[in-house]
Amino acid sequence: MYIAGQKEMQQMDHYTINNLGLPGSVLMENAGAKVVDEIKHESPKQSKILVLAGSGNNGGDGFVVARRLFDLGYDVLLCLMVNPDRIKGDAKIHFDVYVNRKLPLLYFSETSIDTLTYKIKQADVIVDAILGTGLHGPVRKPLNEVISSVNECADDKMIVAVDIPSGVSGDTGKVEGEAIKAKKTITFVCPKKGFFLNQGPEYIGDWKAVDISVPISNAEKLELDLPSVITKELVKDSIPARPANGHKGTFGHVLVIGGSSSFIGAPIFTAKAALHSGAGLVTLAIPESIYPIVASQNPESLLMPLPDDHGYINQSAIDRLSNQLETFDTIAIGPGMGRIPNGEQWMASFIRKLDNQQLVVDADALFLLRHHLDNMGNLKGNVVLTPHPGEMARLLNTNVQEVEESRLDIAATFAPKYNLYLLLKGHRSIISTPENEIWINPYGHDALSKGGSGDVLTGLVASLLAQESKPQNALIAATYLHAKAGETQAEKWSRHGVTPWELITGIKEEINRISGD
Ligand SMILES: NC(=O)C1=CN([C@@H]2O[C@H](COP(=O)(O)OP(=O)(O)OC[C@H]3O[C@@H](n4cnc5c(N)ncnc54)[C@H](OP(=O)(O)O)[C@@H]3O)[C@@H](O)[C@H]2O)[C@@H](O)CC1
Ligand SMILES: Nc1ncnc2c1ncn2[C@@H]1O[C@H](COP(=O)(O)OP(=O)(O)O)[C@@H](O)[C@H]1O
Ligand SMILES: [K+]
Repeated sequence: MYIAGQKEMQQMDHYTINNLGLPGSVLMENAGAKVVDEIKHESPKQSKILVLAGSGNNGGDGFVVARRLFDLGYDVLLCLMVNPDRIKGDAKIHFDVYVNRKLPLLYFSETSIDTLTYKIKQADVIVDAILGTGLHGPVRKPLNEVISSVNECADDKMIVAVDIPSGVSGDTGKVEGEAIKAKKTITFVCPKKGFFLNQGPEYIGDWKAVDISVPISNAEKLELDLPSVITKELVKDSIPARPANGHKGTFGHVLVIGGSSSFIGAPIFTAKAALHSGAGLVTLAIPESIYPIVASQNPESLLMPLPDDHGYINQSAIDRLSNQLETFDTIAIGPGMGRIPNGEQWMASFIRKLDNQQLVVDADALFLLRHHLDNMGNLKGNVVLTPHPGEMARLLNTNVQEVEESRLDIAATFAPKYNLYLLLKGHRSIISTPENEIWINPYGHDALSKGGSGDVLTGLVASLLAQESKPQNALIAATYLHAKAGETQAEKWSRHGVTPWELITGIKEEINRISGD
């Protein structure tokens, strides 16, 4: 499923209207009808419904919603937020129908914010059709006051946003002033970029994209380069096939390089996640001083103790590793490794030893790699970087806030620039490829916000790569499985209680679920 911004939505709408010949007023009728379909499933017939409509086409959708809800027998009131002479085009057609039918209508210009607040309090359902993708700048007075009134009374109400919550930018997800905190957003054609960026996720509630007869194939006709959202169906096709007559060699050999005296658990989580998600063999290369603990915790992996300096992997570990590197399909480097002494030099030597192994770089290995990015695209094997926003900021020599504000642009630029695959982690993780394909993961929540979650993800990515997934497929599947595991394990153990161990269990349950569907 594609994700579009404001301009791309306009282009797709215009193409439907001008090239395919379907009038905008029909699209608006379809849009309103689809919103009503959703509301009627969730709202009993006696519900009081207040529809707040603005001056643009989003308001136009609101007129259709109010009329159709009235015809279904709901107790509906439409409140027009602007002067009626500002309504134009398709919205005017539907406004006139509403007025001609003498349906319940309140003009905000003829009432006060107190009266409207009273109506807001009385309603069971509030439909937000104030502003859609045409928003520019912070919501102006008095609409901002109405929005804050709605948010203040929201606790016991269903707040349904039409297309996008008013005040949220469809392009960036930024909220510059007030914005509706929706419980549900019914969006047209495809989700908007802003759903997954900046503050957007805090405002959209549950979202659903509905068809309004704007064909999604318009995106291809218009040669729009749109990101996609990760869906279960996509993941199903991304999980590597598993021939019943396979043997451990069939399913790849993952090498995990990491660990230090302060971070013993991290490489263990990575190795376990790789094994529990189907890798045939996993070797764990760790500093020899932590070997006994790692060995006792991890009998299912092969172990490679590496020469050690005060609890960190040391320079001569390169020789020990390079004798055996050809054995491995995929190498995950970084979890728990720490800032090893002379680490940058170590990293440069390590990269020179690689042949066609695929490489997943995480945690402190990203830090050590930051001055060698230009070389990564020349490696024979695929390279995947999995930074969290802090690590991304260090790679770009910037700060976390700047990364978070421009996640999508950063992902889109970085992967093609360095000819590698990027998984920019966070509340809505973004995957980008050297060919500038982009996917956003809509799943996962704070159950994953715990040390070790990322280590598990690294192991899962490496495992799927070793099982011969294409890198983008491995990243799509891993990101989804990891996030869904967080969600389903939180149902059992609470969002507070999920640890990397539960995540690993959750991932294999998720693989089972998705393979069985
Ligand atoms: N295109 C189609 O065929 C279809 C489109 N559809 C629907 O159209 C929506 C997009 O419609 P749109 O482009 O008319 O913009 P919309 O979001 O209604 O807002 C524009 C109005 O808001 C105002 N305004 C802006 N910023 C403001 C601010 N900060 N504070 C206060 N006011 C502000 C602005 O006023 P201005 O600032 O220009 O004076 C203007 O009056 C889309 O989300 C979907 O719901 C569906 O019906 C399917 C078919
Ligand atoms: N609130 C959240 N919503 C969704 N995903 C989250 C959230 N918090 C953390 N995550 C995910 O958890 C993982 C944390 O990774 P990272 O910060 O590298 O952890 P660590 O280095 O401790 O293992 C990432 O995949 C990230 O996307
Ligand atoms: K809206």
